[in-house]
Amino acid sequence: MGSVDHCLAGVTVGSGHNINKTAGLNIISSMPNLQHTQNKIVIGDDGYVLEDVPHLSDYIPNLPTYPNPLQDNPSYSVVKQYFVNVDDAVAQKIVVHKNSPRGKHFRRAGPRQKVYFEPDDVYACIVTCGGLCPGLNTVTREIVCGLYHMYGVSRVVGIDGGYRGFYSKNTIPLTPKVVNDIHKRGGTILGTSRGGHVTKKIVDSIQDRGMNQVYIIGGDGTQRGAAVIFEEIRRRGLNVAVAGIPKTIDNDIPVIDKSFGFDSAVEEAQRAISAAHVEATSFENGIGVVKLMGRDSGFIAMYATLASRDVDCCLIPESPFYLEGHGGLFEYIERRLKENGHMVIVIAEGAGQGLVSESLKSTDPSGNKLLPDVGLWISERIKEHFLKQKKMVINLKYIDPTYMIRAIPSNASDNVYCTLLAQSAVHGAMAGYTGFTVGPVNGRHAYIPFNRIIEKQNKVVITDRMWARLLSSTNQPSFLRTRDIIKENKEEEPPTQLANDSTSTDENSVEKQILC
Ligand SMILES: Nc1ncnc2c1ncn2[C@@H]1O[C@H](COP(=O)(O)OP(=O)(O)OP(=O)(O)O)[C@@H](O)[C@H]1O
Ligand SMILES: O=P(O)(O)OC[C@H]1O[C@](O)(CO)[C@@H](O)[C@@H]1O
Ligand SMILES: [Mg+2]
Repeated sequence: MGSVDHCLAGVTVGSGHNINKTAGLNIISSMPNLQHTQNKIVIGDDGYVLEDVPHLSDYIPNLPTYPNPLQDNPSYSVVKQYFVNVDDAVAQKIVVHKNSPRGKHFRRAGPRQKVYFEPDDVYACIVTCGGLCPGLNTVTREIVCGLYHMYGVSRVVGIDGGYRGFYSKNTIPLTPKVVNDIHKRGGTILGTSRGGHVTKKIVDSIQDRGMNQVYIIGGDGTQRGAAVIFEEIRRRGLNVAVAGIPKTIDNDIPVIDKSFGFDSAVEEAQRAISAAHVEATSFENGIGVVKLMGRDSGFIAMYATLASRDVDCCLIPESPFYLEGHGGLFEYIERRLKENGHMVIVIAEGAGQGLVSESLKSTDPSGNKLLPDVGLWISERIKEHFLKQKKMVINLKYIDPTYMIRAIPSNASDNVYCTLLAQSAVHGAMAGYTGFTVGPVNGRHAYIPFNRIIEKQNKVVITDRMWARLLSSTNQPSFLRTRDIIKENKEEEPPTQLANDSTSTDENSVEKQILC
């Protein structure tokens, strides 16, 4: 197979579709949906597709290149094949069938032999946006240290308080010394915020300050903001690399295996579940209710439940439930109390919103819907049903640890993960890639175009095996009434991933809709 590196001659990026044949590959550039986003798609043999990321040389001609300083770095120069091959790509789909097409791929992350920035010319900035998440400081630390120790870049600053800090605050100087200990702290030393994304002001600030590498750490909203910043930078023809690092405690970013901080949060959630279990087992008909984060995706609740084994019922936004009648929650609670004398319920903050009559009908400054407290609501409904209507003794304790699980420092494995993410982002920007989000796809770090990250949210697929594992672990009802199940479309391919199928990015997963 021929080279699929960004520097292939003859790639035309523009409106409509342009197909060029180079070394047996079709390179298609398209801008189908988004007004400005131009997708770089390379098609090879046997159904091979590379969804490539933009490169500075796509819109700035004759950019000089330099040997990667890592080749003289004593720690790295001994590594065989340290530099990523120009052809290396990461497959999105790893479970394949005989004769099935090779499918979609992303450019593999990692250091390249040539870089597009002289270390002395680099002026990098880092911004953290959206809600908190364990590991934010670790990523910040490792971008600073990666730039400094691997590439000899010493001009790095932090943007104070999220996107609005670009145009309303002074920058925060960052050196390896300044960031040395920050990974041991929760939160973000740079500050964060919601709202305040004014593209023109942000890019003016980047341009006026002469910044040429922008590292943007944040969730789906942040990555949308990063995509807009990248488009404006490209429109102005600036030699500025924009790298996104996905952050979300909800694990709702698609394509990547998992977001950083998620494991730490699940681990911390165990403490709340254990407390709920202790309370529940110590009183007659004790019920412990724990509310966990997860606005639209129930991953934290699902994994915390699976990890704990103390949970009798897990309620998530993707799986509608009902309270009264046959197969409903009240019936299940009564049965469980009779069997065990206690029970623990975990509920994600976005679960059952259709049942909660009170609606706040307001949004946060980023436009995210504000949700009424479903934990409180369900606790009241359970008490009303059993204490008042059934005159049954119950002792319900409601625990809301939502902010506690995201304010902690990252655990050991998240720290390693954050380090790899940061280094992958640094390698990509130094190599001149831009307009990308970095993340692991089937265990290998890859550069993923923004449009793939922002086009949809990652959700628990309740017809996948992971949710089935949960149901069989808790023994809770599925809350699916026969009439609610839409028959599976036989023509659609079944899900192909097994172990991590619920977090999978498998586009062929059959996401069956449940009628309510
Ligand atoms: N469509 C968009 N275009 C430009 N900027 C956006 C867009 N959506 C969100 N942003 C900006 O991104 C920042 C973070 O967004 P948001 O508050 O939704 O958090 P997030 O990045 O999704 O993280 P999380 O949901 O995990 O807390 C905000 O400053 C917001 O203004
Ligand atoms: O109260 P805040 O800071 O807006 O954040 C709450 C939201 O942030 C998240 O943790 C996502 O980062 C959601 O789970 C939650 O709904
Ligand atoms: Mg978000």
